[in-house]
Amino acid sequence: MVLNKLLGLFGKDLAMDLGTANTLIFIKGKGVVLNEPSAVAVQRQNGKPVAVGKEAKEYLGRTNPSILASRPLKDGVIADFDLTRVMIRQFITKVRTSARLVKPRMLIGVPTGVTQVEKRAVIESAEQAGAREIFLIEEPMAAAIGAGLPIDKPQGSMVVDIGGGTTEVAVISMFATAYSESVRVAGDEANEAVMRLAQKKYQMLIGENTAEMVKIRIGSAAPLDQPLSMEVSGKDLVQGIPRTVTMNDEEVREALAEPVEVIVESVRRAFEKTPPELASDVAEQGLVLAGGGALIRGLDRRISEELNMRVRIAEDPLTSVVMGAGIALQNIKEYRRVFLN
Ligand SMILES: Nc1ncnc2c1ncn2[C@@H]1O[C@H](COP(=O)(O)OP(=O)(O)OP(=O)(O)O)[C@@H](O)[C@H]1O
Repeated sequence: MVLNKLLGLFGKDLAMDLGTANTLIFIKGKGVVLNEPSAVAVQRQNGKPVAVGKEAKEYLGRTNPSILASRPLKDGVIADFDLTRVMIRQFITKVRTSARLVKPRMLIGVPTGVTQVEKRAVIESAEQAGAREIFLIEEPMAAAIGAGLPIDKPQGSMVVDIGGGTTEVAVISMFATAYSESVRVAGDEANEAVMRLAQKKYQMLIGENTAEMVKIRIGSAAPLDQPLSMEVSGKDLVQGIPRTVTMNDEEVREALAEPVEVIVESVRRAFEKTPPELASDVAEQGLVLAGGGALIRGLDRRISEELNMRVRIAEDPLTSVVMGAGIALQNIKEYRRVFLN
């Protein structure tokens, strides 16, 4: 007890966006101190960490058999418990040196609708990685706070958080979620769509990182004013030798049509299911896109045109969740009520 109290004195508060694609850490009084891919590499034999974050992502699909490189989260939740724990611990170690963290209190963003088992897995991973007390917050709630939406007001605000594993739509009013849905289609599915395009049209295998690069550089959800193209390298499916082809924005847009449609439909459903007063608030105020997927070219325009609605992209969509969680942690008295536990 005494020890805990003592540690508490030195401990700092930390907010974490433990995402399928990226993990971000915010430290009270310091801001965002870590922003890296959710990836880890360990030695197969003894589980010892070899790399984490950016470095580990580069290992994906490139390591020798003695090293296991992985993205331990899938669809917004923990797919590999052991590797997630190692990854969180490595990240905390990274920021600890700069922030003198001792057994921090942690607020972690999780997708809406995660199961009890999934929540337990997040909490246990954080505990074993050294956290003293762990709170959870729904990602869209955190994203809405981070994007500066007036969630404390008796007025409907809509946020659409498009991450790597999940797209989360929520309507929030007076600190409470009036409607929310999480669909397991987001940036990762878009990458897979590009991989399928390479396979079907060009009989070429490309890696996940290459597919992501294609999506980011020339992907879109609506026709562009200027055509875009790029050279894409992979391996010939039949001959097994390296090849390079040129892809253009039109074929990539077609490939992305399916995941984009799922995202647009999830927003449409949210309007259908939101009570009329709140829905008209959203119509008046416009909705906000957050998460890395908000940056898919033309997605804001596409949603705006299909739903006849004003759409704004959050100022820094990739950090909305962690910034919102950080704000909630810094003003814990006011925001304690939005925590899940
Ligand atoms: N400029 C861009 N254009 C299109 N997609 C992008 C861009 N930048 C990042 N992304 C995509 O955004 C996704 C990552 O977003 P984000 O970091 O918000 O997700 P996450 O929080 O890790 O995932 P989740 O919320 O599902 O757990 C990736 O799929 C990435 O490819």
